[in-house]
Amino acid sequence: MSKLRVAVLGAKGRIGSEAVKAVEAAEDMELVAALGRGDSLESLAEAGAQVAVELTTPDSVMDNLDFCVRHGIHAVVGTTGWTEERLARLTGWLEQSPETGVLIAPNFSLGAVLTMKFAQLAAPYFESVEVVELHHPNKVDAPSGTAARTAQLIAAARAQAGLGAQPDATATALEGARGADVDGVRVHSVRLRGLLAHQEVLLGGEGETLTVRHDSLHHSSFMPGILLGARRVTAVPGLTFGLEHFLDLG
Ligand SMILES: NC(=O)C1=CN([C@@H]2O[C@H](COP(=O)(O)OP(=O)(O)OC[C@H]3O[C@@H](n4cnc5c(N)ncnc54)[C@H](OP(=O)(O)O)[C@@H]3O)[C@@H](O)[C@H]2O)C=CC1
Ligand SMILES: O=C(O)C1=N[C@H](C(=O)O)C[C@H](O)C1
Repeated sequence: MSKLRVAVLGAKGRIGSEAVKAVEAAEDMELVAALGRGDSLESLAEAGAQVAVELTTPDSVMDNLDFCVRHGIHAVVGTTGWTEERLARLTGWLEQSPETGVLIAPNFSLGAVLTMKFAQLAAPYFESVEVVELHHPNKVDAPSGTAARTAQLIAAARAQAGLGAQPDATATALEGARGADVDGVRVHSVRLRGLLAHQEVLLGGEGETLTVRHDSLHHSSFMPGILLGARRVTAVPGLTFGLEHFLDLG
């Protein structure tokens, strides 16, 4: 059987360099291109890439995806910075290339995907919920894409259950003390040397709290999700947001 022809964009970065090794080690894949900033995207087409693994930066991801979709190259995207406007633009491009698939995964690690699922499940049963994400200090964005997505899922689950605004009597606060407001859910970002990628979802009700915590201790935690995404995305045209759609989570 022929191998899946995979390219990595952002190949010299923290996660991209790990993805290069993972693709090289996968028996059913061939690494056909490994691009850094400034490298020509034309080499993707010349190398016959079927799937591009996009692990660059929020300022580069849209141009890269524009190129991939126009050339019918499927994409597995871990890069953050997704807004409604960006998603709408990408969806428009995909409509012009109806056989191409793009997976955007806010987090490729199984534990993080499950954290989001557990938070969504628990959200209707607790009056209060806040998200704390903790990352290495070289991370360029805050809050993390995972935390933003987690908060959106929690907010949707609360709304569906008919829950109103959370209790919070804060009358005065230093700016930032209560974190960012993502759809009515507070998100707090910690940047600390020694950490990689961690998240806690704190839920509180009368007389009890529930904490869901996930820790990515090494970039290897993201690799099974990236490889799974690359294997599956070629058969799923259009935009898929979230690795959970490629997993059988019940
Ligand atoms: N979804 C997930 O599970 C995960 C997502 N991420 C996300 O992935 C992204 C990258 O993270 P990280 O590896 O830590 O960041 P790094 O800064 O270490 O890596 C990004 C790399 O992309 C390169 N780059 C920038 N623009 C381009 C371009 N146009 N073409 C090719 N390469 C380019 C950068 O080059 P230069 O240094 O010259 O700018 C850099 O080498 C972030 O958005 C992060 O949040 C990270 C881990 C897991
Ligand atoms: O930059 C990182 O490191 C990570 N970025 C992603 C995010 O913003 O959620 C995924 C993971 O948290 C690691």
